[in-house]
Amino acid sequence: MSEIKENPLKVVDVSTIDQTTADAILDGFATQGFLFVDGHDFTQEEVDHFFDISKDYFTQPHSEKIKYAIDVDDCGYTTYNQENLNHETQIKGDPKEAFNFGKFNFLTGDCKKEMLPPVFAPGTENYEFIKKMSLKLHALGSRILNLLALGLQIDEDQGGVNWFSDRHRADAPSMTSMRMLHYPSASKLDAEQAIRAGAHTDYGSLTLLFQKKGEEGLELYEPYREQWKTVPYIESTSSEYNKQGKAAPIVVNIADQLSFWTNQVLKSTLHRVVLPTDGDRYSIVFFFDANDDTLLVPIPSKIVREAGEKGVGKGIGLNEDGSYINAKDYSLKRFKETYATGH
Ligand SMILES: O=C(O)CCC(=O)C(=O)O
Ligand SMILES: [Fe+2]
Repeated sequence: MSEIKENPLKVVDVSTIDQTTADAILDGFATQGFLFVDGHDFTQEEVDHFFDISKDYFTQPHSEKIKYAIDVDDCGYTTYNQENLNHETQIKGDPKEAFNFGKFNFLTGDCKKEMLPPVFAPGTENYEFIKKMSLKLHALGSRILNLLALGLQIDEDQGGVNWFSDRHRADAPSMTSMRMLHYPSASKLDAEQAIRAGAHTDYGSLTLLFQKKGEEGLELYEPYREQWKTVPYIESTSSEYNKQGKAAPIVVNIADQLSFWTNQVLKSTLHRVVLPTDGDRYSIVFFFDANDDTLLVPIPSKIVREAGEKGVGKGIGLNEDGSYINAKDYSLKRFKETYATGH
């Protein structure tokens, strides 16, 4: 019998938007900064297909992949050791490769086309599938943001439940990206490479993550216990969802911008990916960012104001001159620090 890993995270069913669900979401994000979302509308077939496409892509020769290397818009391929998520402790970059889709138009699902290799190019079934997945991820991310707005009791006269989604509009540009990741097995790495992705926080608003059964390795840091905890792969406990062929619950975490924006009521938790004894890991991540020009000024919510009055989060998310930073500039700043080669 395989070992059953304890799940340290809340599982929240987001199929209904109501106060109870909103409070559960807020609680998970205000304590651990991570939770599992169930009651989404991804099928297991879709998620399996997504991973099949990803594997086919990474199986190509290196010479093919680097033809579409990452560009100034953060679209394209990044190779092994190119990205270093923790400069303080890691000398070499992360032993992983990735492909980023970016510059999305979420009215249509289109992304920047120039950086797409033939396997993903417009006109292919893959391109249409990726469009569909990015629209569904945008919709799920927006739903979670609406629940968060309800949980935070954002002032009605300021937009209430729609406050966040008005700043993650489908028709306005953002740094949102969708990323396929591949971490090769330990046997292919140098012995000193013990970490797959260095400890870091994410840059945007929310991160949504698909992982595969048997390929765990993601860990989050619990500061109050000074402990790293495994984020396991879990199945839905709803027999109804399983009967309907729904995919397993999706990992969702708060990133820096939402934390700044809420005087740190929402926690942007440190996380990393560790190396098991063997086996590859594939993950697919949606980094959901606010529209480019959104200023990260504390949001109009009683809960956030009260945290601010206690001095929580004071001085974070500011430019050097003390003005509030906008969503795009913050992400760009973090990208610059992350890429060992700089771009
Ligand atoms: O692959 C994973 O599970 C997580 C990757 C991650 O945290 C990131 O790319 O920001
Ligand atoms: Fe991350």
